[in-house]
This record gives sequence, C-alpha cells and structure tokens, in this order.
Amino acid sequence: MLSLEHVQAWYGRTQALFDVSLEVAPGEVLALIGTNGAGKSSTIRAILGLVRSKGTVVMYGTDVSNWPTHKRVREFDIGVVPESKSLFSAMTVRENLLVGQSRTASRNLDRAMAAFPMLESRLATDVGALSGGQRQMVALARTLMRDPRILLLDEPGLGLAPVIVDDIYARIRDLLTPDLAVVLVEQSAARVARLADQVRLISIGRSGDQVAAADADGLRRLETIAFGG
Ligand SMILES: Nc1ncnc2c1ncn2[C@@H]1O[C@H](COP(=O)(O)OP(=O)(O)OP(=O)(O)O)[C@@H](O)[C@H]1O
Repeated sequence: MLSLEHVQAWYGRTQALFDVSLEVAPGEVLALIGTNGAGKSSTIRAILGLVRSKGTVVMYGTDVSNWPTHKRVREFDIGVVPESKSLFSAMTVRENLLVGQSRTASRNLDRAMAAFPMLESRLATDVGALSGGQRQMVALARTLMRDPRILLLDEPGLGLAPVIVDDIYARIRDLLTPDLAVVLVEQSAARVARLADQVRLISIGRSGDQVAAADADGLRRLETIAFGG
C-alpha cells in the first residue's frame, strides 16, 4: 500500500503541491489526471522524495516522509518510468536490460522477453537505433525485471503514437502482480480507462475527486472539471 496524506511540495519558494492525498493498494493501478502544470509529476517527485515537501508518505505501513530518495527506492523496490537517462544509447538492448541489475533481476530476462516479444529479436541492437516506443519498452522491461513493489509511470506514452501507447498499456496490465502498486500519470482520463482501477484528479496542486476507471460517467465528469466543457 502506498498513501499520501496532505502532501505539500515546493520548488525553491514556489509551492507546487498544496494538499495531495491518495491511496493505492498492491495489485491496483491509480491514474492521476489533470491539465499541464496541475502537479501530477510533482506528486510523483514527492513520492520519491525528490522535492522539498511536507505531509505524510507511507509505503507498506512505514512512514517514509523523512527518508532520502535512495532509501525509499531500495527499501520498497520502486520502479520509475521513464527514468531520465536510464538507457544507454551506445549499448545493446541486452546490455541495457542487464547492466547494474542484481543477479535475481538478471534471471528475469526470459520473462521480460515473454512480456515484450518484439524486443527479443532486438537484443543485439544498440538502443540508439530503436524507435521511441521500443525504447520505452526496454525501460519498462528493465524496471519490471526488478520486481518492483511500487511502480511510478509518468506519462510513459508521451510523444508516442496512440497505437504504441495502447500496446504498452496492455502489457503493463498483463504484467501487474498482486504485490505491485502502480501510480500512472496521464493527461487524459480516456487514455487510462483500460489500465487503471481508480482515477484521481489533480488540480492546481490539490487532489480532487476519485472515481473507478470503469465508471464512464465519473470519468467524463473528471475530464469536465479538469479541462472544462
Ligand atoms: N523544477 C521546477 N522548478 C520550479 N517550478 C516547477 C518545477 N517543476 C514544476 N514546477 C511547477 O510546479 C507546478 C506543477 O508542475 P508539474 O510538473 O507537477 O505539473 P504536471 O501536472 O506534471 O504537468 P504536465 O502535465 O505539464 O507535466 C507547475 O506550476 C510548474 O510550473
């Protein structure tokens, strides 16, 4: 279980989050939606401890609010996608999947190939020669090989063709385990409906209503509040 209670966050003197609360259980995907600048990425940064914040962040029963990022990531096996600069362009897909991984994670290479079959024929290809969607799959596969307990996805489809994003989201759904809590940041509710269990609105640094992703009327209502008309 991951929960945030009344989290506030600042960049220097600029306050980005005023009051964000949320809860996501293992085996569940919570999507955060909202307009540009609403505070979705800042919420992810607050979970990671990458931004100065107040309020409470609890991971699997432990209050980690005062923990540094590396301790949170290590202790709770937090996976983050996209991890900026997490891939090495001049290294092959196989090398990228294996570099810096523990022995246990390295053993999960076969499972990653089963999840992303299109990468199997590309194992010897340099990541620099892959498409954006394929690169995103390598980043996801690499993260999932570590069996994270918390997965933070910040617009994993940004800049990719809708059909590729749908494919990536379908795979994430297939790879969900009962031990994994996922927070997904997306601009629009329509996009996340098939992947998320719950959708929560973030607006001007505050968490708003939450609806079940299966609730089409609820999603439309959130979109209207977030984006108008
Ligand atoms: N590094 C930073 N320094 C100063 N202000 C920042 C920084 N990053 C974000 N902000 C501000 O914090 C607020 C929330 O930004 P955030 O990136 O969390 O929004 P977002 O909902 O993720 O938006 P988007 O969908 O555009 O990525 C915005 O007002 C933004 O200008």
